[in-house]
Amino acid sequence: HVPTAHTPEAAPQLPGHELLYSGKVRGLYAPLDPATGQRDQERLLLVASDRISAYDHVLDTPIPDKGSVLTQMSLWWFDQLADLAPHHVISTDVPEQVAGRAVYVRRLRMLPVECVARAFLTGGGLAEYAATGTVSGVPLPEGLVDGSRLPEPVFTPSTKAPMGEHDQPISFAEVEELVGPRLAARVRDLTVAILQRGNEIAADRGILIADTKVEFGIDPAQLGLGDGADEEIDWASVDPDVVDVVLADEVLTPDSSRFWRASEWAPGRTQTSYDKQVLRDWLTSPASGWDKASDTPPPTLPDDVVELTRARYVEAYETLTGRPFTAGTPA
Ligand SMILES: CCOC(=O)Cn1cc(-c2ncnc(N)c2C#N)cn1
Repeated sequence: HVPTAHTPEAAPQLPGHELLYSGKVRGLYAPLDPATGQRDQERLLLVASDRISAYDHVLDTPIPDKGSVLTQMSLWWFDQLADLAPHHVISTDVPEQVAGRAVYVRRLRMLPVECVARAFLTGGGLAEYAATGTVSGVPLPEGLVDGSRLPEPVFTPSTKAPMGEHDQPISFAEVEELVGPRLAARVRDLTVAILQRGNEIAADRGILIADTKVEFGIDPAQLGLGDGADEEIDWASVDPDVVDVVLADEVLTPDSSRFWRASEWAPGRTQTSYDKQVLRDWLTSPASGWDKASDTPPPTLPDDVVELTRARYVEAYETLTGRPFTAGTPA
């Protein structure tokens, strides 16, 4: 199997589609009506590239099949979580250039909140805890260390920073100001429940999900908006018991979450990343000749690092889902 690497500049041109947003490793497109050339107002195409980021850099070496593995994993999670929340996926019948690594999704109005939950304390949450004894305003027990399991998952939301900037942590009170108390409570409860469920399932497969970021949206029609409308939404007026709060974006992937091997978990030190440790170790080893403190881009990856990293993504998918990974074809 000679994997082909999809190395778009994060987002390739796609016939019949217009690129709307290009993230570090993904792109969001609007399908164009072949007759009129107008954008389809009800669907979007969410495309995952084979690119990988590390230390805030997007590497110039793609990981073959990464986009496909993460897309398939997200689709699997949407099914596992269907009793907790409806999702935005319409179809995996996508253009052959992006087969297996793209999905048509319902076009929603997205809530302006990055919904993060943490089941284990590390990274930015640990830093905040070390300074304040709390995370996102939530008091935590004393004596927690890097990698400590939290008594229960904590909602630690962020703002949606402009492209390329870091999301800023915000308190629950600020989420209430952004989207009103009812939607704030609903997305908090859903985000925590999703991570809780994710860890229940992953634990049986020897995987710990330390934290995750999800995004929610609402169907414009349920907001009384036309499809094309993009006027300001008064989120506080939305009743989550009346509308559907839809789980969108990607869910519980190694790009949106921290995956750790349960067998390697040891609170008190940095945990090894299930998917990115091989990459990180090489980048920070003399072999790479790279200094992550310099603002120079990381070097091209050697073939063995690429293949080992690809194998980690495939292993994570097959371990979690119990299904063999088949490149390029939707599960
Ligand atoms: C470049 C990649 O960035 C993103 O996918 C983040 N994002 C998602 C949307 C979105 N917007 C309307 N409807 C949706 N179903 C979605 C989704 N998913 C916008 N940005």
